[in-house]
Amino acid sequence: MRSVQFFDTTLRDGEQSPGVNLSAEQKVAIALQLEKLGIHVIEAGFAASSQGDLQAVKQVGEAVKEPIVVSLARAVEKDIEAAWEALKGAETPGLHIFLATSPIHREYKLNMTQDQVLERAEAAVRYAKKYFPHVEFSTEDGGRTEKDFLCRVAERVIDAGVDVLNIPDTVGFLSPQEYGDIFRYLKAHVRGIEKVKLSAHCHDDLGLATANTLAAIEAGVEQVEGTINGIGERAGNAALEEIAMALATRESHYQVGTGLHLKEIARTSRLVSKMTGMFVPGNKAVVGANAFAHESGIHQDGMLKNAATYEIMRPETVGQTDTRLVLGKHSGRHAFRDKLSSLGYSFNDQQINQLFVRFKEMTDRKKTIEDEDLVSLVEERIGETEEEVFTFEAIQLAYGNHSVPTASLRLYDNRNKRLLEEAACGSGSVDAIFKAVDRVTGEDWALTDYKIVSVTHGKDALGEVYVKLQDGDGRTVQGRGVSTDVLEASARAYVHAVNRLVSRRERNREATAGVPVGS
Ligand SMILES: CC(=O)SCCNC(=O)CCNC(=O)[C@H](O)C(C)(C)COP(=O)(O)OP(=O)(O)OC[C@H]1O[C@@H](n2cnc3c(N)ncnc32)[C@H](O)[C@@H]1OP(=O)(O)O
Ligand SMILES: CC(C)C(=O)C(=O)O
Repeated sequence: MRSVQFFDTTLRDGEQSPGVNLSAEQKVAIALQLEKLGIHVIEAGFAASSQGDLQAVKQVGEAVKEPIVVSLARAVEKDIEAAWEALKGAETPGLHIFLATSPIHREYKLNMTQDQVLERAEAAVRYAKKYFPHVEFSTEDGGRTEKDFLCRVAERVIDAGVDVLNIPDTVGFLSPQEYGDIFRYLKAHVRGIEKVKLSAHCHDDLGLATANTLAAIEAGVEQVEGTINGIGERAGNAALEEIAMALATRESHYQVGTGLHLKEIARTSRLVSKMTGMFVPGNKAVVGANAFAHESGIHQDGMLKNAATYEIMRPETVGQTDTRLVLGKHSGRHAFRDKLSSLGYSFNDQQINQLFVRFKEMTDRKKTIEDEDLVSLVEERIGETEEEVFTFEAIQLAYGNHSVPTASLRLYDNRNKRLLEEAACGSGSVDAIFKAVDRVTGEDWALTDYKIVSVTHGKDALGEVYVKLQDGDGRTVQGRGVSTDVLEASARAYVHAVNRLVSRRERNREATAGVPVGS
């Protein structure tokens, strides 16, 4: 199997993302992590751009041992000298010279003829080779350069002794087919092309950077360039983690090895995100928070039966924490039961069905369902030995600061199998609700305590209501209700307590009736 080497430019092209400015210490920290990932070439910066960057490139060059460390340089002697100043003490110094070759760049930016470009390119490589053992040359905007002229530039820098020839799609303009064709063309037409490594460098202006890089690999390049998390100028560069995982996941298709330590991908991504302040979108391939998260019931069911149904790679391969089955409005019973069992609860089918109805009601009102929400929901029913005499069905409230609060309530009477409806007014909404329950149940229960607690945070947090009720015989029970709405939670708590009182009272009566008189 042939291998492709990875050239990381997070510290140079990645740093060209607007708003990103890495200190020398940050560059060193990222470079050391890139070394752990197994990156072969690290572009540490552009030494001629400032004294600060020269120092940063120098520190990276001294810190890493294995990868080649390069600085970018224009095709001018003073840039090459600045790069040498930075890297002369490095273990493995390298230089990356670039010069634009496309008609638009030649005419408007450089104001150079084709011949001047050829001469400058050759002279720069010859000058660089006096200092650096490893020199790469990039034909900036090579993707929009006339193919024949590109071949002439290639021959001139090869003759000058360049080691790597990079053809960048600087403005992310080409299709994968077109980009691959450039390398096929160079291989077929450039004298001495076998002496150099060909390299691909893609930008993501049309969202094609990864696809184009893979097309270049299929066309035979031996080096690919990009950044971690795909950061970079404008829409960014090709994301190295995507290319690495495409090659690893589709190994039988590409037949290319990378030698990267894939388990370091997630850690590298987090470090780059933290140090650059560029957040990784949740849906970002490979490293996004949702890359291994499954929300919908049918997917979750498939995942529980066999992860390969919906995951083409495992999160642990890239050092991501485990697959997440996110419970939400699209989840089904399989994932719901699995989540409850991971929280330590086990229920029979009937209980799961009842809890699932409550769970779905919750998902209609709450965006994210946290573990605490589920625990709260489940514990509403847990340890429940009393029969559910009345099931809470619905509540409607009328409230205004100039009118009397009114509650209409619907309960289901499980013993007589019928719906019961009542309305009542109160001094406040909670009072109206409780009075409505009293009416439906036909008793006047004494409320001795009432408490509201918030289960989770945020505006859609679950409210938990606790009530204490006493019946005429002095029997006291506690009731608990949970909902995103505290008034509904109050109704549920009150009905819960009523159920307990009614069933306990009846159990007591039955027990007393069974005891012989005088005993
Ligand atoms: C595709 C890429 O990502 S290329 C890398 C882009 N990165 C950067 O530009 C970041 C670092 N850059 C800088 O700090 C500054 O631009 C510097 C220090 C390099 C140069 O600054 P200045 O001397 O003020 O020049 P400025 O940036 O305004 O203009 C660039 C000059 O370099 C010339 N130039 C551009 N590319 C090259 C090249 N590859 N080789 C030789 N000259 C070049 C331009 O034609 C222009 O020359 P002019 O002044 O004769 O018109
Ligand atoms: C310097 C070169 C390789 C570059 O960044 C580009 O062309 O995008």
